[in-house]
Amino acid sequence: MEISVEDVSYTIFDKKIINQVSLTIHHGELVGIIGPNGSGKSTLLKNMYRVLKPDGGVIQLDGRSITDINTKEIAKQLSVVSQESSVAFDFNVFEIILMGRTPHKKFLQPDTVEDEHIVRNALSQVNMSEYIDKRFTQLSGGEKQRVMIARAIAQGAKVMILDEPTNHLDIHHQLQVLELIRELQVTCVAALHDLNLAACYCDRLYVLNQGEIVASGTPKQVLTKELLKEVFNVHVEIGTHPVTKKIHLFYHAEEDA
Ligand SMILES: Nc1ncnc2c1ncn2[C@@H]1O[C@H](COP(=O)(O)OP(=O)(O)OP(=O)(O)O)[C@@H](O)[C@H]1O
Repeated sequence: MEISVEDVSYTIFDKKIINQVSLTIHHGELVGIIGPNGSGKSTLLKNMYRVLKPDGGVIQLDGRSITDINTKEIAKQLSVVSQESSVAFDFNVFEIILMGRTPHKKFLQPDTVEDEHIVRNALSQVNMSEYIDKRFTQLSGGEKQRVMIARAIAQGAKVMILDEPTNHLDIHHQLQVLELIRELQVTCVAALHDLNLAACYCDRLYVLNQGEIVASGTPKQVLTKELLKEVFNVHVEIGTHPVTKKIHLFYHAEEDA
């Protein structure tokens, strides 16, 4: 499944937060959205998962505008892991992940053995099996993040939208989550701050600056010294990771150069 954004703009209080953004994430791709704080990454993603309504442009799933698809159908096709993973009630981990199965059910249809199997399997994929009965509100930030990823997996959607999925995670779990997302082979768009992780795991990147896409392409094409200075205001040397052979950024203060 493909998700595309065409000429999307979004304004808050007369300020254009997103300005005529266009991008496409093809079937099975993992695409990173990178950009400095406040560049509009979360706002763009919120438009893509329909929490915000763009004031111009169109967002399509496989060529169908998301405004023409009903909420249940959208929930089957699209899962979201956002930075705000608060829940209204004190559910346990099992119940939270089970909610991911809701779009696949008819009204009041009871949970099945298969649902339970899917939930347990998703939990084990994020290394959280022993947390199944724990209260969600009592988990650490990183544990909550992994539960929300498990819920997205249990949802079985073909498109995943992740807003800073590695936020809160220790380095082991950052790598584990991105490996897992790769293995799932879903169409995935993720806002990422860690540019080396983005370079390692993403097929392509879009760079957002002040609400506009200023560069796109493979990590190697996009992450140039010039762009990093201009957009992120950092000095960088660009090398190759000795194991992954992906490009690797070495940041430094200007006076070190
Ligand atoms: N509800 C709101 N009201 C007013 N301004 C907002 C609102 N939401 C976002 N903004 C502004 O829009 C801009 C983009 O915010 P957004 O959260 O999309 O950026 P971001 O790239 O995700 O940032 P970060 O990397 O810090 O998470 C910021 O200047 C922010 O202050």
